[in-house]
Amino acid sequence: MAEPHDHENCDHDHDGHDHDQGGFHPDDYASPGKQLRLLIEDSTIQIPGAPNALFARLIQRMGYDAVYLSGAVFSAGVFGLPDVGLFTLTELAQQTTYLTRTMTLPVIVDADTGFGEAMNVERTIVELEAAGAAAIQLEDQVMPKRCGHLSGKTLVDVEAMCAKIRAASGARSDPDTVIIARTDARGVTNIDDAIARAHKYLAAGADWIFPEALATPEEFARFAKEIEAPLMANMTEFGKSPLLSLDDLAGMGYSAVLYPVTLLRVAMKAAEAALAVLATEGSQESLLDLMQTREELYDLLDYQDFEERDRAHFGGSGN
Ligand SMILES: C[C@](O)(C(=O)O)[C@H](CC(=O)O)C(=O)O
Repeated sequence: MAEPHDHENCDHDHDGHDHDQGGFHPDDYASPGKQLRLLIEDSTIQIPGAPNALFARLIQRMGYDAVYLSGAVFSAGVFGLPDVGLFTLTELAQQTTYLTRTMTLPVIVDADTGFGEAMNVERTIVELEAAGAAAIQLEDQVMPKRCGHLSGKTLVDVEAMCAKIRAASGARSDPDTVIIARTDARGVTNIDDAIARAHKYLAAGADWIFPEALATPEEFARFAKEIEAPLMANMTEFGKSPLLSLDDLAGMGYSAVLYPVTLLRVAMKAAEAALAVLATEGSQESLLDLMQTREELYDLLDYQDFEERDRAHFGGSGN
């Protein structure tokens, strides 16, 4: 992870180019997928899940390299629903657009089981790529899917998942859009099956592999040793996997590390505590130091930019 971005030095235009670098050069353009592929060439990247566009802006401001659109966080945070595959492709594409319009980091989109069979997956890729996704993740569970860290999951046949992956890689309009195949096999059959499936998913055209719910550090190490492809580790809390450090996972050879629900969990606990204080104290005074200030919020939103544009070009008077 880079240092938190200095706001003054982070003045990107719509294409993610720095204004102070002499304008747009066609050769500079890297698609979202290409940006993501380049990032993991340099180092192992940390990818927090963004509950909404404002969090995505904060993730960028704090110097992270990419954002995760988590199905669990989207289900819970936007709809108040469990992560069992209840939102639609249209809703997910809309959320992807909210994230990709508000900041320039590549977004990895959790498309769960792909919204149907292989034919449906083609449409899923078209819609999510059009919404600006850098990577699209598909998993090998049957519907209704479960959180990867719960028991009671069921896998689809390897061939059915391979067909989805072939459909996904064929449906991309940008060959750099990253197709991530997640296997839930470790929690259903065993680690050998997870490794065997990963080999088949790569042969079917997956670019990265996401081994879900590995149970020990040794399993993480073994998976990385046996699979020669970029790997994404899921460091979700309170699940079946140990919480390994970035250094440990980088040392094993993982390319990306997900923290899908971390920000939602922290924000929810903070909200719960704040609601209790408000009720018992009858005032929010004692919470002020814990709050993002008005100034900080406006800074994150580039509020002043909007006012300046309004004043300069649209006849607004500002405040
Ligand atoms: C990665 C995941 O699919 C997600 O939706 O973010 C979840 C995260 C979680 O529920 O902790 C998962 O199944 O691991």
